[in-house]
Amino acid sequence: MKKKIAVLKGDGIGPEVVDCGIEVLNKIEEISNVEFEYNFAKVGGDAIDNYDDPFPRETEEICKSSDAILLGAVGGKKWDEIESEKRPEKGLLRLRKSLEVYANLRPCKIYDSLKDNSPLKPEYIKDVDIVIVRELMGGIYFGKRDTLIENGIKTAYDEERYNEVEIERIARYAFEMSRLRRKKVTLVDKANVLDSSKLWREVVQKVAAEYSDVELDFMYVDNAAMQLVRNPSSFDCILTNNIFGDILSDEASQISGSIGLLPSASLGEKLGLYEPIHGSAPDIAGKNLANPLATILSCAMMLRYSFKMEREALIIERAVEEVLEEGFRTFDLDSENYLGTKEITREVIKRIK
Ligand SMILES: NC(=O)C1=CN([C@@H]2O[C@H](COP(=O)(O)OP(=O)(O)OC[C@H]3O[C@@H](n4cnc5c(N)ncnc54)[C@H](O)[C@@H]3O)[C@@H](O)[C@H]2O)C=CC1
Ligand SMILES: CC(C)CC(=O)C(=O)O
Ligand SMILES: [Mg+2]
Repeated sequence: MKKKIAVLKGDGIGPEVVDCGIEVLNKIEEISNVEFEYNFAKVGGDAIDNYDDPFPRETEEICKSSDAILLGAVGGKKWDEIESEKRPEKGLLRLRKSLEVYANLRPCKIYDSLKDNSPLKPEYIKDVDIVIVRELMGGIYFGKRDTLIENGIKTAYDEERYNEVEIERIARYAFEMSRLRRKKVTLVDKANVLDSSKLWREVVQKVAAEYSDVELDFMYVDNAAMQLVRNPSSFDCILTNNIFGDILSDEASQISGSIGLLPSASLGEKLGLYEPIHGSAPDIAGKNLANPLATILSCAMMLRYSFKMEREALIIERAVEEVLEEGFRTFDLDSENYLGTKEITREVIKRIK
């Protein structure tokens, strides 16, 4: 079986962590009946430097002729002054839109071996196993925006807009996902003030009627931000919009111990895009300090969702768990006693059999 993977390393720590992901996939080739063909393409600042465009047509074509896409991260100070529409991050948004990946799954669990480091109350982190189901193709990141002068005052706005179709398809995704888990969906919104959130509640309630076996509850996002650190075990599937999912997933990463541990899969009806939830971390780029486990776990999600290789996905996830159980740490988890990006990847690979 041959699988084509488009590889978009991006900026900052993107290339370092993606290289680790590829090494792990190479190891999977050795223990499995699969062959990966990597097709490299540029995105973000890297693409701006080469094509004057953060998401060039060539990259789009390479992605669309592949079976799955692996991405690092984009952005960095070098490109911060570029006008809004041409920034690296807009390249990533265009990529997601072009691939029509509307469902961004961001699982967050707490590893037994990292519980001792947690600042959270021990009784509340016994069984943290959450998946954030974030809408990825709509909302404020894609809404109408403008910067203008109003009565001599500079003004800017970004519009949060959703329609029923967009909400219904992500809601279905969350309910289906919850059936594979603990059958609980929490819709996180701000329906006490936002009309867009009110529409989310209306549509999600309609969809819920078809899933009577799944418990549905509602929570305002400010409360959800608090409950995530107060009592994270109370969540199963968090269903939410683009911006709330973005913010809450970074917050949730601290339950696990580091943003360097959280993977993601972005799915739709066609191709899957796999990337760690973190950004390009310019502060640690090029120093062999980045935690590659989020990217490695994203590769496991690729095997699970795009290639239906559940056994191999579990092997990678188990290898990561073992590395942590055996006390190996990256700089973000223990700044005194740590392995580098490449070295911890070697430890993971040793345990893939
Ligand atoms: N998906 C993407 O490509 C994203 C891109 N960005 C972009 O990345 C750049 C930096 O943004 P920040 O807000 O600083 O977010 P960030 O996620 O890059 O970094 C936040 C903090 O977490 C640390 N961190 C992130 N990933 C890590 C890893 N794998 N191992 C260890 N530590 C890690 C960083 O060192 C930093 O202290 C910006 O240009 C931003 O726009 C931000 C978020 C997502
Ligand atoms: C361009 C941003 C929306 C990327 C980001 O922060 C994310 O998807 O987590
Ligand atoms: Mg984010």
